[in-house]
Amino acid sequence: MLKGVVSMVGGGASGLGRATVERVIREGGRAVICDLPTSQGAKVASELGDHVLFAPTDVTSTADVEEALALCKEEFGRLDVVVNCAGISMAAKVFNHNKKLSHSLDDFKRIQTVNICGTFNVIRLSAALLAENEPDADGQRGVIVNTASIAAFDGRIGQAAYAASKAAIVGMTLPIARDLSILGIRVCTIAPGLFNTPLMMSLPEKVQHFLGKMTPFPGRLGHPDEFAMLVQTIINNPMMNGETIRLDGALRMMP
Ligand SMILES: CC(=O)CC(=O)SCCNC(=O)CCNC(=O)[C@H](O)C(C)(C)COP(=O)(O)OP(=O)(O)OC[C@H]1O[C@@H](n2cnc3c(N)ncnc32)[C@H](O)[C@@H]1OP(=O)(O)O
Ligand SMILES: NC(=O)C1=CN([C@@H]2O[C@H](COP(=O)(O)OP(=O)(O)OC[C@H]3O[C@@H](n4cnc5c(N)ncnc54)[C@H](O)[C@@H]3O)[C@@H](O)[C@H]2O)C=CC1
Repeated sequence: MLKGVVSMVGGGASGLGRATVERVIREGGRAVICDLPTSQGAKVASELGDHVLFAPTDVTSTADVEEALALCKEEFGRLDVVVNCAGISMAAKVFNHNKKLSHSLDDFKRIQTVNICGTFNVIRLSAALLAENEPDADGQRGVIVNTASIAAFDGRIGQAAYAASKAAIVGMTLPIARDLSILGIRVCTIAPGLFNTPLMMSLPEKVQHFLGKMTPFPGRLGHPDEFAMLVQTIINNPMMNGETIRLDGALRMMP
């Protein structure tokens, strides 16, 4: 159960973030969706009812994230859980010999900015609001869950930018957990394998087909709610802290 839990979900308008919002609501909690103004956030919030609010947010913007936190405090009174799902992907070779084309530096920077800086920005600003909570019997004040990818460990050809961004999220998990431990705020990261979301559907069909068959068991793409189930477990289990957990059906991606 997540009864009474107030959450803020970056990227909550789509895919894994949306599934997380839906689960939080089903389990008795409330959620603020922080997603781009151009996203489906407003529609999703109105579909899910009074316990969900949409804060149009670019997670890389300090002002936007501060506004989202202010909305959360004003409407729901506090914040207990932050889930960072906002992220973007791209694929390009470092140097494509056929096309005589080097990887765009702007694209590389764009991926790092959204995936790394966006995640860090939400963590650094939301920690202040989590820290305002009265500690529970264990001394806990809040939980932060980030989203990396198995590409952090076995990035494929064309994934230098994306894999680097996700490895950074894995890398910051332990030091941030240590940093915030004095406040009783736990930090974990989920490294998903292949999940059936709009992001995955944006890959070329050939790649999707190939990837779908690669997962040893179960031999299918993950359902977004299976990601949300792990978010719930992390929230509920006080010993889970400072760790990155693969959620991938034993998949190790090939080159
Ligand atoms: C979202 C998550 O978090 C989960 C994930 O990570 S899911 C993983 C998603 N990404 C991928 O699987 C791989 C992404 N990479 C690619 O799509 C491609 O490599 C690319 C678009 C970056 C480059 O492809 P391209 O532009 O066709 O490169 P090009 O140099 O013309 O390719 C020539 C040859 O290289 C080889 N090649 C290219 N990409 C390959 C790959 N990923 N694996 C194996 N061989 C590859 C092929 O032999 C290709 O020949 P074909 O014409 O027969 O396909
Ligand atoms: N679907 C998959 O198989 C996997 C996904 N992931 C990661 O999971 C996370 C969620 O991915 P999906 O749900 O699949 O993607 P998605 O594309 O369905 O959802 C991502 C959401 O993030 C939002 N977003 C993007 N940039 C933003 C920004 N600057 N500010 C605020 N919101 C922003 C988008 O508008 C979108 O609603 C991403 O970080 C992705 O890298 C990791 C491994 C596998």
